Amino acid sequence: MLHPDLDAEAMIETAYAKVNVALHVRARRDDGYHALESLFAFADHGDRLSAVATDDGAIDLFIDGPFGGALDAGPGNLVLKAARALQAYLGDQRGAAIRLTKILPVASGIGGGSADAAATLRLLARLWDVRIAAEELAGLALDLGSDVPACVASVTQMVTGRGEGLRRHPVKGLEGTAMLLVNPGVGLSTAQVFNNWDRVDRGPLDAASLDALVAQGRNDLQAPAVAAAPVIAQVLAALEGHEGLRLARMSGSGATCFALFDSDAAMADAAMAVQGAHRDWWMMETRIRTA
Ligand SMILES: C[C@@](CO)(OP(=O)(O)O)[C@H](O)COP(=O)(O)OP(=O)(O)OC[C@H]1O[C@@H](n2ccc(N)nc2=O)[C@H](O)[C@@H]1O
Ligand SMILES: Nc1ncnc2c1ncn2[C@@H]1O[C@H](COP(=O)(O)OP(=O)(O)O)[C@@H](O)[C@H]1O
Repeated sequence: MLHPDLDAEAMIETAYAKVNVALHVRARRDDGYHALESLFAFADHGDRLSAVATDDGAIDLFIDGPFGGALDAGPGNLVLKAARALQAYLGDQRGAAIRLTKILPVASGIGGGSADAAATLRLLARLWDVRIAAEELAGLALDLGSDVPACVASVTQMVTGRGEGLRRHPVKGLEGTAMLLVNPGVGLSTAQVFNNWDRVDRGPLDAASLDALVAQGRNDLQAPAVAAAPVIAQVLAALEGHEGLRLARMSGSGATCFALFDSDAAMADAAMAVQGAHRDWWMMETRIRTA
């Protein structure tokens, strides 16, 4: 049952989908995490979060939306974890009733959970009217997941380390670009895909231009993800060859792939063709977010 007040005067945030335009895995670290170099960009669309403040100190979460059924609202949900982390940091008992409308597929390489966690931090900071220093917020975010710090600002960034090294990095010709997201409906475990990386360092990422990202950029997790879910190769093949296609690549640890196009019309044509041939694949027509 939805909180009765939730739609009336709720504050709203979008949890923007993330794509790794390129993702170079450079080393396995002693702590088990991997040292990355990745250009993160964000879609203009994502999950929707809304919240109203309550005065009983409780955090209540209601989930709906097309992928809502794939998630439960228990303590493992990243929205609840983010809300409780912020409550603990503030050391007081402000409460909230939060509604998550899950639009993005779960465990799919586009950071749905990470984006939800970051959007929850932004939303509750606004709702509770608190200011948090950038470094403090980054620390809270990293405790929630490696991708969460980048999702806090949700702008194009060079991300290094496990996900804690962030540098705003606009790329000429990238922001505003038409982008199609395609997911074939298989969920992949991020930890397992990293574990199956062959530990070969294929070199640094040159993110100086879109041309370099297209020509020399890679996703080093693509091969281990395809090995676990061969349908990803079919997604990439289905995206190739369309007029106006600039780049087709897998995002994160998969299985979602993204395709960048020269124009909205080229994207729409490709989307129609791919959806026509694969009616059960999830797709989203969007564009790269400009901050
Ligand atoms: C691969 C990436 C690329 O952006 O994205 P997704 O596929 O999740 O979208 C991220 O590095 C995922 O970040 P995130 O999903 O937040 O991962 P976490 O919860 O921190 O970690 C999940 C598991 O992934 C592995 N992991 C994660 C990040 C990293 N730099 N090295 C790792 O080895 C670890 O095994 C860890 O236990
Ligand atoms: N609000 C949430 N949305 C999505 N996944 C969540 C959420 N809370 C917890 N999770 C869990 O986090 C894991 C990774 O989710 P997600 O961030 O969507 O993955 P990815 O970054 O690979 O797309 C999933 O196994 C999922 O069960």
